[in-house]
Amino acid sequence: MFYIIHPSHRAIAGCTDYYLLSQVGRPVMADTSSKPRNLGASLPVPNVQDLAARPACLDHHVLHRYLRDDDDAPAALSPSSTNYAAALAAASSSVPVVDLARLLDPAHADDEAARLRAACEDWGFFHVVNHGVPDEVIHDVKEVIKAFFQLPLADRQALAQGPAGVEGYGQAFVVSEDQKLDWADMLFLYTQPPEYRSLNLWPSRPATFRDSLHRYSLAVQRVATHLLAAMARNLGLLDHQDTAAGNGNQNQMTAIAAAQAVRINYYPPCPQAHDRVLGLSPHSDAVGLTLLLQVSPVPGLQIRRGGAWIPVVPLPGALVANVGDVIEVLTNGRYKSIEHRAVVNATQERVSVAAFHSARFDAGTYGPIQEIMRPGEAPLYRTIAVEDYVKLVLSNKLQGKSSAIDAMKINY
Ligand SMILES: O=C(O)CCC(=O)C(=O)O
Ligand SMILES: [Fe+2]
Repeated sequence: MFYIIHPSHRAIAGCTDYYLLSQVGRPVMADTSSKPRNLGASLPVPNVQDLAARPACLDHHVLHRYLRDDDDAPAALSPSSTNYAAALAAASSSVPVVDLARLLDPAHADDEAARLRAACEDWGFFHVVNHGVPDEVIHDVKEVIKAFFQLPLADRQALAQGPAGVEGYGQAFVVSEDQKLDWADMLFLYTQPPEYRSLNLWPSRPATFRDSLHRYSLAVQRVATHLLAAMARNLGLLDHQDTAAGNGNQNQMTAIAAAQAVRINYYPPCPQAHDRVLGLSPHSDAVGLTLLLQVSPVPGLQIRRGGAWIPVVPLPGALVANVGDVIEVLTNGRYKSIEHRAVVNATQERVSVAAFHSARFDAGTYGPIQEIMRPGEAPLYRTIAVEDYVKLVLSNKLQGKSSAIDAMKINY
């Protein structure tokens, strides 16, 4: 789940714009900044880590807001369920693996590019191994994230999302009292380009948090750039001689590595009802390319495939990549943005870090890339300014929709 809308908390806290918060569903763009702002309101919800730590408070009344209907509950995948056979069949061919070192090595690049193409066309999800993010960068970012979630609640709450925003510590959009809640908290931060950062919402404890996240963010952005350049070559947008980092050679695919936000998801264990709550509701990512780091080896990510939910079991040392809605639009549907969700564990917490890549908010348009369209091929999606796409995503979120891509589809 990703919101590319930048909530300018300072402006909102300053109250000049506060009255606009009541206009839920009417996002307003800042005219003085290249960063879009989200002025839609999300309802306050309890801190889940805190709830989970105080089981005595978890009476039915509280838990009720998290309990899913049978069709949506993770238990729908239990061995006795009818979905189970379909899930097993779908999982039997497992999530593909792409080796970035091979992709960058001229001796193996063509083979690996073919694997990447198949992964994008058939799965929309793949593991990335040999991604080049140094071990110590991954180790450090994991450590500071674990340390952040061990801070007392009040210290974490000091970075709370403003009443109207998604950046900071809190939860995804909650638009109605009836909406089922996710069994998770998150810390959502803009990371690239550096001028998009709201450093006041970046933890200052542990003391190395900011530096570790900065180094991780840069290294992961490099992975995104390489993968997008390889996708661009597969689509015929770049020559094979062009180095993956693109020798300055930008195109609509590589441009979607320019902006990055991270969503750090914390899923507490739920011994009371782990098979009836969801850590993260089904959604597709509204961005270009997502790269996910699983901080602990506890599995939880599931993707919808063949009508069933199948698990993506973490591969040690790998990142999980997924095609977002924007890539589906740019490729006119050749690469699919797949719905996914996160389930929670009965006894163990789970932490993940999703790095979402997209174009700069003030840059160009999103729409099917002209150069890849075959003669006579009809565009399946509209072309709109990146800024308008951001508004569209926001207004869809405020209507409680899990994805904005339907609003981009052209109905012939
Ligand atoms: O925690 C996970 O595995 C999934 C996270 C995710 O899908 C997201 O943050 O958009
Ligand atoms: Fe996601």
